[in-house]
Amino acid sequence: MAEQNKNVLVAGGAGYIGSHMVKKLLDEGYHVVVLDNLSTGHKKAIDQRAKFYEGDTRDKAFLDRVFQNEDINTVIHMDAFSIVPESMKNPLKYFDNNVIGMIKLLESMVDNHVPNIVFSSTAATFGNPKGNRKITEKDPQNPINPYGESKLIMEKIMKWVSKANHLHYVALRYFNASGADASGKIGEDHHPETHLIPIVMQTAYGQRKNLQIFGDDYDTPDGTNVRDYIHINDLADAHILAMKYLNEGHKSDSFNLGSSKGFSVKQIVDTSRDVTGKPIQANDAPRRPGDPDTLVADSTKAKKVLHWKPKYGIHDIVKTAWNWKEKHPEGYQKY
Ligand SMILES: NC(=O)c1ccc[n+]([C@@H]2O[C@H](COP(=O)([O-])OP(=O)(O)OC[C@H]3O[C@@H](n4cnc5c(N)ncnc54)[C@H](O)[C@@H]3O)[C@@H](O)[C@H]2O)c1
Ligand SMILES: O=c1ccn([C@@H]2O[C@H](COP(=O)(O)OP(=O)(O)O[C@H]3O[C@H](CO)[C@H](O)[C@H](O)[C@H]3O)[C@@H](O)[C@H]2O)c(=O)[nH]1
Repeated sequence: MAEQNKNVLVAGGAGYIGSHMVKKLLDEGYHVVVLDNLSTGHKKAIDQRAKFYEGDTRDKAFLDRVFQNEDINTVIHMDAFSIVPESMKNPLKYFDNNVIGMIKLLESMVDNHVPNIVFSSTAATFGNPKGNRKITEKDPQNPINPYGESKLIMEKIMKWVSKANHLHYVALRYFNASGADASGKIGEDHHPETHLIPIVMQTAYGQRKNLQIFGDDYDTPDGTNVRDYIHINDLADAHILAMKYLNEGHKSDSFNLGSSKGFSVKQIVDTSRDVTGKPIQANDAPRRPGDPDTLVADSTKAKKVLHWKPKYGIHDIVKTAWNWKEKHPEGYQKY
């Protein structure tokens, strides 16, 4: 790959997935610039080898400065708000940050002739698919929460801007990003934490007395929601393949990224009991608004077209999340 093609901007590089993306890119010899407003991310999560610009994606003048200082070939657009229940309570927060951020970023990319974008989209754009089939890229996208809607709008904006300009994209629709780097140096740390696996880890570690299982009357085998948990380093690999795909001149496209295996909330708790050796108290609680019954990916297209090979299974995911918890029980706070 030409040297210039190795210049990457990770927008949201101080976040959970972004920090893993940055480390992987640097380990593979890319030149990495990070942009983040630290609204949910952590400065300490950013690899020291990367160059960091603190600022907001909705600030076009700031973006122009970054692109004028740095010769960027690909933007990995991970900065967004992404908590389903919060988006149900405060939809405008999501449309403002996510949609305006996308518009400003694309404006600045076009003005500064940055050719490629790899966008973090989500399974939440598919809503609550009927039946228990795995979700392919051809499935209808009908979001049932404002977060998913904001990401679908972002996908559509990106598609139209790409058609009208010299701009190429890959949209990667992740299912449930989870686990941590095996080094134990970076991991998931949100305040408040809402994601299932880190909450299960907090319970195993004794930081919570119990966790709540939100709903046991869904249309799933044990009544609890089924999700497809995919290790963040497998996601990071997919981005590197997507960048190569774009640099080889292939057409803009979208891909679903998951393990293609579904696990219920109860199965995640059971697996975590096995891995940690801790009892992990889980209580039944009412449904959480905005949750679809089942989301499981069909990732055949990413495997075929991008040559993506996810390596981690659910045990590795829980093991690496537990390793991060044991090494940094307070996350980045007492790092
Ligand atoms: N976590 C998942 O399971 C999951 C699944 C599918 C898609 N995604 C998407 O992946 C991306 C990363 O998710 P994450 O779990 O790492 O979230 P995160 O909150 O840990 O990371 C997001 C980062 O973006 C930054 N940010 C947010 N708004 C910004 C703005 N306006 N300007 C500059 N920086 C801003 C935050 O400070 C943070 O560092 C998001 O776009 C999310 O929608 C996540
Ligand atoms: O304390 C908890 C936390 C979660 N859950 C359940 O666990 C499942 C997973 O919930 P998470 O909050 O961990 O993740 P979501 O499925 O809501 O959403 C995640 O995955 C989506 C893609 O599938 C999105 O992209 C989103 O950004 C990301 O947060 C859900 O059924 C939820 O109801 C519980 O039962 N108890």
